Amino acid sequence: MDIIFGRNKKEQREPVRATVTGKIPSWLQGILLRNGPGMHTVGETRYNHWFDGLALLHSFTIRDGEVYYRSKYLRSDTYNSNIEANRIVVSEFGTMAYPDPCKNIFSKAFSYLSHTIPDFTDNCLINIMRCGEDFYATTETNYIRKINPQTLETLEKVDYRKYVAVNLATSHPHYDAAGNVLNIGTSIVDKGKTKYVIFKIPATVPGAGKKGQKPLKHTEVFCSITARSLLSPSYYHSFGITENYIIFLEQPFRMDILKMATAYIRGVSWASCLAFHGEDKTYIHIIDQRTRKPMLTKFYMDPMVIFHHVNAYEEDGCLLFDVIAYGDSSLYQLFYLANLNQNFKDNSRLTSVPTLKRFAVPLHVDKNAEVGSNLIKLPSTTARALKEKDDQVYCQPELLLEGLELPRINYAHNGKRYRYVFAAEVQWSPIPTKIIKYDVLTKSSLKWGEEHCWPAEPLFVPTPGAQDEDDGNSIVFMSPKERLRE
Ligand SMILES: CC1=C(/C=C/C(C)=C/C=C/C(C)=C/C=O)C(C)(C)CCC1
Ligand SMILES: [Fe+2]
Repeated sequence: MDIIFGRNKKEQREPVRATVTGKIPSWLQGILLRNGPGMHTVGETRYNHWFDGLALLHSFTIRDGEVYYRSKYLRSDTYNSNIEANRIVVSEFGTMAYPDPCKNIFSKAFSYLSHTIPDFTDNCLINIMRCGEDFYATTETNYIRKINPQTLETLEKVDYRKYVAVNLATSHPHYDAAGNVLNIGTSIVDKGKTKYVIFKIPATVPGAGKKGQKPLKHTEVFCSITARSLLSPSYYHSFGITENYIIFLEQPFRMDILKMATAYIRGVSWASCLAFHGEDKTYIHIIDQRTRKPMLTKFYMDPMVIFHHVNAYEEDGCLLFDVIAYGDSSLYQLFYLANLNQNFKDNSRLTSVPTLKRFAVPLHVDKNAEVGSNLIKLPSTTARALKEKDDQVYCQPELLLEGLELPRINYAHNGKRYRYVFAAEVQWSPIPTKIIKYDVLTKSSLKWGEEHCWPAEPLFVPTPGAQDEDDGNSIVFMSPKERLRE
């Protein structure tokens, strides 16, 4: 079998009209923006990991039942330096790279603070974030790149650190009804105190439109949480939100800062500085949005790895949150291109299946409750929260469904009671073949798949004026399977 994941894609700069089978509803109009790795080799050099590839932006313009597709590589500084040198000169998640010895573009690459934190990549390949009227390509470092959503042109490079002290930030921010952005990042070097910082970027600012009046300039710190281990903060990819609370899971999948500080000299990748500590716990931080303070009770759950929060909501004095959980960090291992391209079948088996789990946290813990008692009395879930001594509460999930990833919901229900999860079906292999609509109430699912089709993350678009949560359409970006099988 030939290369499956690691093939370089050509840009489609001029919009090309797609063949539409079936009928696209007339109300479905707009631009669907997608992002992801597109170039995996530069000159003779090759990235090691699928999450390293140079960002390729895609757009699907849907108008009057027709679809036009175009794509363009993000002209990040990383992209430009690599292309100019005709080799990979900027390090990514799974590939440590060294600048061209003749042109030391990284002479200032290392800034010495309390630890050595190298300058990270601006290869923003993971997601697209909307910030007021602006769109940004994002990754998980301190850099985001503004893009033109119409032309996919790359615009300015924004360093989060100019506005808020974070070295890393998620690619999955939340948005409130007014479009304000809420995100979380990790501050590694701020006076030696490693902390998680929740920050808010307003959708609009006074004098918007005037030169220099950017929402980002008005970024404010919402709350910060000191990391349990200053030298090994948790890695996280998303977080949860309800009407009044924020849920942050400090999982035992951690980054070793000392290892990161010496990675460059040792010639190892950032990925090698991340490790899952199966002997540890996952701490649940609940932040009250009204007081901007974390709850004092120490909630925890078993060690696990969570990339995607699905949704969360409040019900009768409890906070419920649904996540896709793994028993280990094998997902990252699996996306090494060497694993994906050789003996694909043997190498691409996840050692733990992504599972939709529901957790329940009591918002008021009765100090006098008996040790060992279950504090969750909700008839709607079997999730438990067991009172322990020293104000600790151990949360055990309800297992909802196995074998799904890339979850999306009708975002109008974000933080509120909801019924439907739209996701890609993945069992032991990372290649999804179907999309699922899962009903968390009846616990039943509907599946859709077609031969020779490989779906990406499904996005739910509600019908204008919809009453029902599932009144709308799911849009999925498909790759013909033959391309994968060549
Ligand atoms: C470059 C870089 C990083 C990149 C992480 C990436 C690119 C993660 C992608 C995750 C995805 C796509 C998860 C899906 O579930 C780190 C480790 C944050 C920190 C060091 C520098
Ligand atoms: Fe994600």
